[in-house]
Amino acid sequence: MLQRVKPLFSAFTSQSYPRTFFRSISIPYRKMAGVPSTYDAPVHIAVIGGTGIQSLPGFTLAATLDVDTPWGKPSSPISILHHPSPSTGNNVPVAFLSRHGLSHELAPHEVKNQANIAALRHIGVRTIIAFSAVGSLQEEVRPRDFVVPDQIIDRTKGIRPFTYFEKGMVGHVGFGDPFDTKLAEIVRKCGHSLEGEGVTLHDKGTIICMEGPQFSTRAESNMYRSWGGTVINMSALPEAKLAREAEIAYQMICMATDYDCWRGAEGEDVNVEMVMGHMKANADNARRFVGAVLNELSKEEHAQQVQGKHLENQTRFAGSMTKKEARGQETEKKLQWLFPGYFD
Ligand SMILES: CSC[C@H]1O[C@H](OP(=O)(O)O)[C@H](O)[C@@H]1O
Ligand SMILES: Nc1ncnc2[nH]cnc12
Repeated sequence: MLQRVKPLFSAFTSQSYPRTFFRSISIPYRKMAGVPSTYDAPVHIAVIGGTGIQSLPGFTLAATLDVDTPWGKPSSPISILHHPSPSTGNNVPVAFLSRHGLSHELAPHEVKNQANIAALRHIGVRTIIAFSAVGSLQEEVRPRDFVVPDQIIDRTKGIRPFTYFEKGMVGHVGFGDPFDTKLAEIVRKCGHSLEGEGVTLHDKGTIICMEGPQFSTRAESNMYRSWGGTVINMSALPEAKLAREAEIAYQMICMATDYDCWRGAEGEDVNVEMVMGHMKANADNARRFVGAVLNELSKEEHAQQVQGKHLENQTRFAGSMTKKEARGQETEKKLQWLFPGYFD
């Protein structure tokens, strides 16, 4: 069923994005004449690009949405890209959002996680593929290898807003498996299909999500290894937690860019040049990986999964603990925007 998106935005959408936006950055999309600032159908799939992936080239740009949410504006405008489904030939809309902003101006602790996830849910997104540049904590995960992680250890410091349930609305969602297990299977299958073409994939792994923005000390890096950490980044949380609260199936694809600093004399410690160098050198593989996942997700057989049917209503129950009369009204209003009808 098609749904007009524009009226939904009206309460929180400011003016359309300035035309100069496209001149200030080089987005290699095939542009449609006069890129619209609204999109008239729900968009179920999103890609969040991280370090080194500020755009997804090769797709047709169908719209650029400047969404405003009760948690503020997202890290970047949301590009709606048309992805031609290889099975049906129909265009499947995919939302793309740049985690650190269009010019990498947001540090990990400044990323607009609440607004990002809220804006994506608001336009219909129920499946997110999130990309991240990570340090490797294990010898066998070499720079440029991909990892589809299945666990996260939280080493953020509580300074990032990490929940939609606060200030008079209490909610607790399960997070035992921080990634969506079915989505993970699809992503792994796609990654393996590219193996031998320059892609090496590790099927599992524990992400240590640290606060940053400074990299770890050697003692910390060794401690994370002793904890069983596979890779380290600064972005998995609270992104994954908020996606879970928002009933969005979420899977991160990690690309190793360095060996952090645990190898000591055996190797150079991580630095930004190293991260960006590997990211740039392997960007084609990263994009091919994402493209393969989008091809697969566009298939009719995954429609229920992509629309997050298995997650529907989880948060309605998880977030209904606080009695109506005791609720913080401001939070209640925000949550009603995010989950229309859930907390009436
Ligand atoms: C530039 S190195 C540290 C930076 O890279 C990763 O970013 P992202 O996860 O968005 O790809 C890491 O999490 C840090 O934010
Ligand atoms: N060594 C590292 N530590 C944290 N985040 C990273 N992103 C890429 N490499 C990293």
